[in-house]
Amino acid sequence: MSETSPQQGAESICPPVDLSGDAGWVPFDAPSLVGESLRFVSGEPDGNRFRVRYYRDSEQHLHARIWFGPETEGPPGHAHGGAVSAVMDEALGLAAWAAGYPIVVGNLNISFRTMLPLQKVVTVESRVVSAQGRKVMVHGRLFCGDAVYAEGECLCITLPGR
Ligand SMILES: CCCCCCCCCC(=O)SCCNC(=O)CCNC(=O)[C@H](O)C(C)(C)COP(=O)(O)OP(=O)(O)OC[C@H]1O[C@@H](n2cnc3c(N)ncnc32)[C@H](O)[C@@H]1OP(=O)(O)O
Repeated sequence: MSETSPQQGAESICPPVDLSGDAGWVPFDAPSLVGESLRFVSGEPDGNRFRVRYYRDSEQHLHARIWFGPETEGPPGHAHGGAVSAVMDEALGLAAWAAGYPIVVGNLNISFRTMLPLQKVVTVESRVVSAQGRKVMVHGRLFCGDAVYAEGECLCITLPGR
C-alpha cells in the first residue's frame, strides 16, 4: 500500500482574481452597515466558494463583483442554482439596506437565464424599484458583458424598530 501525504485530496486554493470595480464606483463596507453576520456568501474572501466585493456608483446603486469558485459547482463546470440564488439574496437584500431600509428578504424570485461557468467574475447590479409601507422591491441581474446569467425580483420587508 502506498503512503499518502496529508495534503493529498485537499483542494488547493485558487489564485487571486480581479474584483476591482468600474470607474467611479466606491467600495461599500457591508459589515459596517449590517454587522458581521453576512458570512455565507461574503465570509471567505480568499476561499474557493464565493469571493465578493461590493461597490456603489455615483447614483448610490449597489453593485457586487463576484467570483464563483469551484465549490459553488452544481451542473458539471457550472454554478449551482442555489449558489446563484444565495448571491442574489445577499446582493439584493443588501441593496435595500444600502438605500436606507433595514429589511429581511420575504420573497425572492430568480430566473436562471444561462448556465454560469465556474471561476468566472460576474457583476450583480441592483435597483430599489419601489417602497410602499414595509414592502421594498429590489430588482437585479447577474451578468458579464452581454451575457445575463440570472435575473431577480426581491421583496424585502422592513423590520419594525430597526
Ligand atoms: C441583519 C442583517 C441583514 C442583512 C440582509 C442582507 C441580505 C440577507 C437577506 C436574507 O437572506 S434575509 C433571511 C431570509 N429571510 C427570512 O428569513 C425572512 C423570514 N420571514 C420573516 O421573518 C417574516 O415573515 C417577515 C419579517 C418577512 C414578515 O413578518 P412580519 O410578521 O413582520 O410581517 P407581516 O407578516 O405582518 O407582513 C407585513 C407585510 O409584508 C407582507 N409580506 C410579508 N412576508 C411576505 C412574503 N413572503 N411575500 C409577500 N408578502 C409578504 C405581508 O403580506 C404584509 O403586507 P401588508 O402590510 O400589505 O398586509
